[in-house]
Amino acid sequence: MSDGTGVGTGQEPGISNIIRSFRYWPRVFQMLWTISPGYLLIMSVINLLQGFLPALSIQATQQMINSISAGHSEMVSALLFFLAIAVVYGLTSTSQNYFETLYQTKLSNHINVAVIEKSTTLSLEDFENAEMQDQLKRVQNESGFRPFQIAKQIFSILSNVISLISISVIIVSWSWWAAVILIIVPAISFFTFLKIGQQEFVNLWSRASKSRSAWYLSYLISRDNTFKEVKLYNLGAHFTQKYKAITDGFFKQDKKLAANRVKYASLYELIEIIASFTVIVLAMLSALRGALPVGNVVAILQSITQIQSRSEAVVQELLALCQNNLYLEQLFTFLDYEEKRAFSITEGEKLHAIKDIEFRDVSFQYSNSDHYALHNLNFTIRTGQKIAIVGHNGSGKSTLIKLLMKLYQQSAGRILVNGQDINHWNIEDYQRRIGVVFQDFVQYEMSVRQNIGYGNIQEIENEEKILTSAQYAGIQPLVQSFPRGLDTQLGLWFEEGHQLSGGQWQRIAIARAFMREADVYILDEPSSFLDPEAERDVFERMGRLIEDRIGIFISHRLSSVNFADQIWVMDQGEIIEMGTHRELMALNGNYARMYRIQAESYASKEQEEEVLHTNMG
Ligand SMILES: Nc1ncnc2c1ncn2[C@@H]1O[C@H](COP(=O)(O)OP(=O)(O)OP(=O)(O)O)[C@@H](O)[C@H]1O
Repeated sequence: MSDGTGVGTGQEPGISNIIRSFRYWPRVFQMLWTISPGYLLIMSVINLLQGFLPALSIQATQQMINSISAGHSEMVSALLFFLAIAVVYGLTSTSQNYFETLYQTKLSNHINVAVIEKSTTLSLEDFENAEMQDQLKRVQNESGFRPFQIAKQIFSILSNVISLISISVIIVSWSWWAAVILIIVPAISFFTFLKIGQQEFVNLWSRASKSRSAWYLSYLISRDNTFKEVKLYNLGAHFTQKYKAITDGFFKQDKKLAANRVKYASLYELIEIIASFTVIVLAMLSALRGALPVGNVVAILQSITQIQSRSEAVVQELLALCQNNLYLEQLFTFLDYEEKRAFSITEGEKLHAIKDIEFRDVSFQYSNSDHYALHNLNFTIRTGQKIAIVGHNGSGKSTLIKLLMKLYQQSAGRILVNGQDINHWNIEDYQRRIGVVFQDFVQYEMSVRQNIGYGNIQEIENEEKILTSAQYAGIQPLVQSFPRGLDTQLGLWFEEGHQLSGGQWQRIAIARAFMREADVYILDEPSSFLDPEAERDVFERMGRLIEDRIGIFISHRLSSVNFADQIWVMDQGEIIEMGTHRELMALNGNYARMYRIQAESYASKEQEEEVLHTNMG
């Protein structure tokens, strides 16, 4: 994730990053301009205008006071001048609010869409990477609104600098060194606060991982699928305590920085008071000597206050600008991130059908793991074959499927599709020709139509196809019993939601897979949700429906898969046995042993039930 800046690499960013981060400005301005050139121009004009208003207002006050002794007509024109400035000020601030609110919404929507778009193009490998998760969290939480803040700060700095220059003219016309004193103190404080600001950024930056943990803890406490266990095991207090420990840690860091900030701020405040007080005393002495009219004295006093507050504002805005720049760096590093894919998914020859898939000496190691999840796999699957994969937990069944779907790139060996290297084909085409029901399939808190139609988004309005897919998955009667048919909302998160059982959700996911005109259908371990009979029904139904395609079934229940043309037994990333149920039983190896254990457990269960039945009878 690195571009050599330190952001996104696990190193902390330094002052040099702040300077380097200004290189993103052309991109920021380009982004700001494309969002709405009109609004941007209007906001520039308003801010420029506002920059001149304080000096004009001081001038007007000076004229008003001096006109008291000058006569009636001077007084009227001074009053009119003062009124005009007040009106312009009122108009510019209300229109500034209006345009800024609209522009901010447009800009943050634009950035959110860009981040979502980027996230959806990441490879599974990248997405599962903890560093990438942190990066995404930082971008989502911290970066999206920064470009607007930068624009606002630049405008504000411009406007304040114009005010400072124009007000300084009033002071300089009386005494140039008084103006120098007033401006130099805040300028010096800038560098101290820059250092503190950078420290604050580093704190926030290094928090991503912990704040992700905090988010996860609050997720565990607040989601319906996790809440049951939290209640049952009485984990609420434990999670709350962990959450509190993280946030208390953040608070301690914040407190330390805030104390540091206050220490320096008080020191600079004191120096500033002394400087401005000296200038005020000198102005009063001039007035006493009769060198300054009263109106001018009032103008100078007002100018001192204005210079103080404006120069402080400029310093604060500059500091915030530097900090925001660092977040920009994260945003653009994320948006520019190039996947670690060793292959392109959009190039390659168009694939019209998958006829066979061959693995030649394929091995695979997860990037965050020190051992191989798959070792030297060799097999060919052809159209019409039904393959069942069985094996203990962690033996590599799901990893094999992910590789077969080209969600990961194998570490060694070759995968061939229709006799050609898989990378020869357009991977999007290839993936489109696979229908899969993952072990942890998604339960979309949306309508039945969306839940099934998402298997083939182009056909989402094709009710006939959706109902046929539902029929294939064995849930058409259920769907038709819903009051609003396909438009019934599923789940509990939204209004009028209809909650399904685990097995019903699974059949919905199977229907989703059937929405595709696929050549390969994969069903990854439905046993968690389906009873043995239902699982066998699902497998056999699917087996019949996809007669002339490839079917891959993963299960822990050996009784469900004995219909398959071939059963593969996996162990520690290898396929250790291959054959039909009969062949494997005759082999009397691992499969036969596992099968007997499971059959015995079913038989003893049956006996127990019989005894229970007789006793109760
Ligand atoms: N994203 C991942 N990152 C690192 N290691 C992983 C990842 N996913 C799986 N593994 C590891 O790879 C090995 C194979 O896991 P896999 O999920 O393929 O097993 P499985 O046979 O499908 O298991 P189960 O029957 O429990 O679903 C395991 O050692 C597992 O810890």
